[in-house]
Amino acid sequence: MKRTSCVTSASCGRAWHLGLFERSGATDNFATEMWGGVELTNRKDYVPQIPYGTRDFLPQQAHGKRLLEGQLARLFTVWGYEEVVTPTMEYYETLTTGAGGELSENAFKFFDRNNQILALRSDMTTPIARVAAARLQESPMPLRLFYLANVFRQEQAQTGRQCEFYQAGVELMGARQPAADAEVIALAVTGLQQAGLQNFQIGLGQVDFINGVMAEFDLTAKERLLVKKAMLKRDLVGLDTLIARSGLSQAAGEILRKIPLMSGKEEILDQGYKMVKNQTARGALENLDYIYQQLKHYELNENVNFDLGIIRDFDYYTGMVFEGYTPGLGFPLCGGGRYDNMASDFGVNLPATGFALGIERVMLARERQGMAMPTAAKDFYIAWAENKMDQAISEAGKLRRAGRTVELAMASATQSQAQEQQETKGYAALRYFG
Ligand SMILES: N[C@@H](Cc1c[nH]c[nH+]1)C(=O)O
Repeated sequence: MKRTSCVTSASCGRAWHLGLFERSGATDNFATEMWGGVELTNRKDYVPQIPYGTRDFLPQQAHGKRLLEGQLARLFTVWGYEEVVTPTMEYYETLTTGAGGELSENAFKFFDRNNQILALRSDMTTPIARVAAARLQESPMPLRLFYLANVFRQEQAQTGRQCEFYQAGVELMGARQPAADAEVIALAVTGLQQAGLQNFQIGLGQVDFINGVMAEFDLTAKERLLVKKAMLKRDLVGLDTLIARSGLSQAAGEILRKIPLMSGKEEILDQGYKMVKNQTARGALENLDYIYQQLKHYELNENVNFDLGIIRDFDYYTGMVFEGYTPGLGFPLCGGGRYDNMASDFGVNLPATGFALGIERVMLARERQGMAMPTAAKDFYIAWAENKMDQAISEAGKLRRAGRTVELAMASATQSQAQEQQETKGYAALRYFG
């Protein structure tokens, strides 16, 4: 039904109506209705829009989101991570310093009163690196930080990919060891498992593998960038065209064509060693091997595959990179990697690794895997006859203190009306004071 409604008793509700009135210049579009003793005012033909790429979470979805976030927050906490909260907006310069590239280009930008350029955070890794560099340098290292936050990027919106979206993530800072990389991957896998996902895989790559391979070839900086972009999009046709145009030897072209297809278990590392002589690329394979062996100790390697063609779409990665996928969802559930240089852009040497998981994406994947959206408990509906509200209030108090979910009727009702209200609202039981 195309209409909006709100409760007229709230002062903001009145202001809202006034806004509508001023806009429409007419009052006869309003209709007043009574529901459960509450007056509702509707304007029948007006549907206020929300900005492109944003969404509302209705009660059930908001409940599911809250549960998932709570579960992840608990998980991160028991792994020794501490929550940080940063502003929704940052100086644009902070974002360009940390993330640079497309991430800051895609940011929503605006001005403050002093004409400073601000931006809605387009990533949480940069604000966390800023906080770590500016405020937490004296803390014992390594830092283990986590966040639950909304992030904003101007891009083409689609299901599971909005311009405003929610992330749960961790950053492990001040640790150069590959053991730190293994820990964050293990945490990502555990998070997806605890979210109830049945069927997902982590693809694990290393930016130095591709960088090392390309360093051996006679490619211009622009060609290298284009090759990476084609690999990022898994655009094999585009990659072919680039290779043909670049004048690379046949052997070199074959290697580049093969990289996006190199995914699988440990045999992929053997293939990699056979394929390349370059020390940087071989170092990347050793690094991946070490991380994978550690994941075996976590007993979480089953869900992890090597995928040497993974290129994440941010410039800041300097080592291992990973993405989590599940069938039926055309974009990653989570992603992350090592980024050793970001904090030094803020003046501090703090090698780091981390990941973020897309809350809406995990919710969508759960739904597509047939898991029911969790519903909030609705224990008691309490209704009352004329002059009996006092007793109803005190009963509601008792039940609520005992942890039960209780809704208290706002107007008197007969027992049969009360029963109907209880059923319509989906409460398990009715307490009626007559
Ligand atoms: N910020 C990255 C994830 C990440 C966290 N740490 C390292 N990488 C993202 O939004 O995908």
